[in-house]
Amino acid sequence: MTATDGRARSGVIDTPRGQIRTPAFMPVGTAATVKAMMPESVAATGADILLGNTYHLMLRPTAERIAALGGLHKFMNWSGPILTDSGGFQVMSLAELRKLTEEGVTFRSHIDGSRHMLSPERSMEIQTLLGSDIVMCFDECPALPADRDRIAESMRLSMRWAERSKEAFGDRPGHALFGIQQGGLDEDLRGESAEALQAIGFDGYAVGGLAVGEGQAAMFGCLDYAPQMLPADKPRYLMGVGKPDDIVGAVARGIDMMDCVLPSRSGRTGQAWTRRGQVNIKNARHADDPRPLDEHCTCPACRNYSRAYLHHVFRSGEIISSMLLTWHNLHYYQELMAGMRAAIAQGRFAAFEATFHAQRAEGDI
Ligand SMILES: Nc1ccc2nc(N)nc(O)c2c1
Ligand SMILES: [Zn+2]
Repeated sequence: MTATDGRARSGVIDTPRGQIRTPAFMPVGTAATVKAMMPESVAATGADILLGNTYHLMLRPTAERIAALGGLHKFMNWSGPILTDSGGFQVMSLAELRKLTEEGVTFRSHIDGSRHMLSPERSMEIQTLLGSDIVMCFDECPALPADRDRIAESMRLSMRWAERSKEAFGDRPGHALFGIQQGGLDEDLRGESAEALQAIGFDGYAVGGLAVGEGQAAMFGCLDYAPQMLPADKPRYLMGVGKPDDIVGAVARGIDMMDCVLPSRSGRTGQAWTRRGQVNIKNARHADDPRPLDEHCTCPACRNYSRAYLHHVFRSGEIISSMLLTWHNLHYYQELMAGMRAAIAQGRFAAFEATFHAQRAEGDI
């Protein structure tokens, strides 16, 4: 940890494959690619680490095939750190015919209907085969809204699975295992989960079970207490977040790492995120606009192309449209993280946050 400012923290996570500057945003590389981006372009946006998914890679091309080819870093030509999610969350949101027991989850692939199983032990095996630098415990993330008993039962199952994940992970120097706090929006259950995870002991701690439809106010309400229940001297990772204002609010509440498909996914649908707000480039009013998306942005899309051009290539369904908007969005997200890291280091995070909100116009700009 290099600096704190209020509850916000800045720091560096050292890994054998490079440093991660925090607060950090991780682009999502679900199927061994950050969609529409070359790895060198992802690096050029300033990303230090990216995220991969156990669920997708175990189905296709399989973890065994990636291991036989030298591991995920070599396979996807990304030499920096990779964090992999453990699969439980994706099974619940993507797979069919799921059956959940104490042992784990059996399910059918959403790709070809083939039968598969995930358990703490199998998830650890897959993430080890992939060569992941930061491994996530195998957990269950209950869909909200859910009653307290269901959330308590699910959290306690996840804590038993955290124990089994740690056991199966073993002692692997240079590799980290992160525990995942559950407990929905219930402060007591979140506290019970935090205590259970600390008793087991992890290299980092994630706040799971959020960004599942609860809305920003409820999420921030939980973040007003949940991160502080986790060890202050370890990385705190908020999973699946989020929009730029979610990210700023989460960093203000003590979060160090985040990941979200939003910048890449919305880039492919023509949705640009800028310091002044959102631009839907498909909107007809951009058809003759010679200005860049954001005149202050230094990304290739803003340096070399007009809104009129971006509008045209989106309207014509040209592949370059996804490339340019994804690059811009990931670049903007990294600029936001770099701005927060500098503001925290200089003790001016509150001013940064105020300026961030003052600059943003509502609606389409
Ligand atoms: N919103 C999210 C996103 C990803 C998650 N992954 C895991 N393993 N657990 C959760 O609770 C998640 C929540
Ligand atoms: Zn740009």
